[in-house]
Formats: sequence, C-alpha cells, structure tokens
Amino acid sequence: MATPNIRVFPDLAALTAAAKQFVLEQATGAIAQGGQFTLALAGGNTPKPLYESLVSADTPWSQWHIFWGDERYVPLDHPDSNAGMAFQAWLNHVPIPKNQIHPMPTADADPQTAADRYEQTLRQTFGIREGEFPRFDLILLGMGPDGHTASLFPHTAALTVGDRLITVGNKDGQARLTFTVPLINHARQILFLVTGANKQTALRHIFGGTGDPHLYPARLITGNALWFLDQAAAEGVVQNA
Ligand SMILES: O=C(O)[C@H](O)[C@@H](O)[C@H](O)[C@H](O)COP(=O)(O)O
Repeated sequence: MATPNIRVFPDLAALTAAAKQFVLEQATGAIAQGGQFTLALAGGNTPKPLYESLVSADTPWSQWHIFWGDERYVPLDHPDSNAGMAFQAWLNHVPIPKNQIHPMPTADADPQTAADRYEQTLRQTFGIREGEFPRFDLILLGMGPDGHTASLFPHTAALTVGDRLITVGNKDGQARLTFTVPLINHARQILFLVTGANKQTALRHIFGGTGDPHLYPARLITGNALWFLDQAAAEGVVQNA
C-alpha cells in the first residue's frame, strides 16, 4: 500500500471536530467547482457525532446530495438502519431537499432487486451509462475490527464484484446492500473514520500491506483515502501515535 494519509486525534470529540471541518471544506470546494456536493455516508456508531455536529453547519444545504455507502437490510425505522440513524441525528434537522437524499431501498423481498434499484438511482442521478462509475465528491467509511468497510465483509462474494456499482453484502448470513470496491475507489475523496483499540490489528495489516486482502477488505480501498484515527486505534500502529 502506498504510504497512507493518516491523522491521529486524542479522542472521538477531536476526530469529530476535524471530520466536520473536512467535510465542510470538501462541500465548499465541490459546490464552488460544480454547483453540488455528492456525499455517501457511513453507518455504524463512529460517524453519529459527526452527523449530529453537522446540524449547526452554515452551508448551502440545497446543493448537497446524500447517499449511503451501505445499509442493513431493514426498514428505515428499524434501530439498525444506517439511514434511520442519519435522519434522526442530522438529516431531519437541515433543509436538504428530500429528493436529494437517497436512502438505500430495503423493502424488496430480494436484496438483489434493491441493489439493482439503487444502482439505477445512481446512474440517473449522476447521468452515467452502463460500465461507467460515478465519481462521488466524498465517501465516508468506517472499519470494523475484522477490517470490513461499508458492507464488504471478509471472504464474501461482494469483494470480487467489479462490474457493478451496488451489490449485496453478507454479514453472518444477514443481507446488506453495499457500494462495490471499484465504486468506492472512483471517489474524488474517501475519508475513513476509525476509533477504538479493537481496530489496531486490522489497521496493522492494512497499513502494513500484510495478510490476505480478502481477510481485511479495507485493504481493497486503494483510492484517494484519508484516515482519521483516534489514539486508541492508532496505538502501536502509527509511529509516534
Ligand atoms: O453498516 C455498518 O455497520 C457500517 O457501514 C460499517 O461498515 C461500519 O462503518 C463499521 O462496522 C465500523 O462501525 P463502528 O464505527 O461502529 O465501529
């Protein structure tokens, strides 16, 4: 792996403040350049304080377009819903036009149908044809202790899907929807938000380029990535952390 671009913060609060500033800077640049900001959200726990902090941001919300990089296959009002969390923490409290917020569909009996549906949403929104990949201005990602990111879990079929934008992920038999590796790698900017000592082992393999990439799927993310780590995650992994 090329030398990763890493910033270490003393705690979640400091990481969140820096992430808020970074997201708003990316939004300002994208809006200045192209009149819109296309952002894909991460799920899990780490980004929730970031989403809560964005409620107070002073930014042209009417030019933001929100997507999700992955979703558990549950209804929006289910406690596990990534979209449900982001709506409660942030999106219900800011004036982004509702037709510019695109939760992943989870009502189809067959998750593959839902994946295809979301893929069409991306193609229509970005105005791209089959075989083309949209270039998100920013994709937020977390990482699990097993090195998964989005819903790209170790040794699952989703890791090898190279000709689609969206595919069906699998966590212990539970269906997920997820961005594919090539879609993520096409982003202008990727920002990983990783906290907790239980991430050290995976980070060591990912930054060290060791072990089977399919055992640590975040290694497959070779695009323009910046890593925000808290001290607990960076301990013993990053020099002088
Ligand atoms: O749907 C999800 O669960 C997330 O998208 C997942 O990829 C998450 O980012 C990691 O599991 C890290 O989660 P934490 O931030 O809670 O450690």
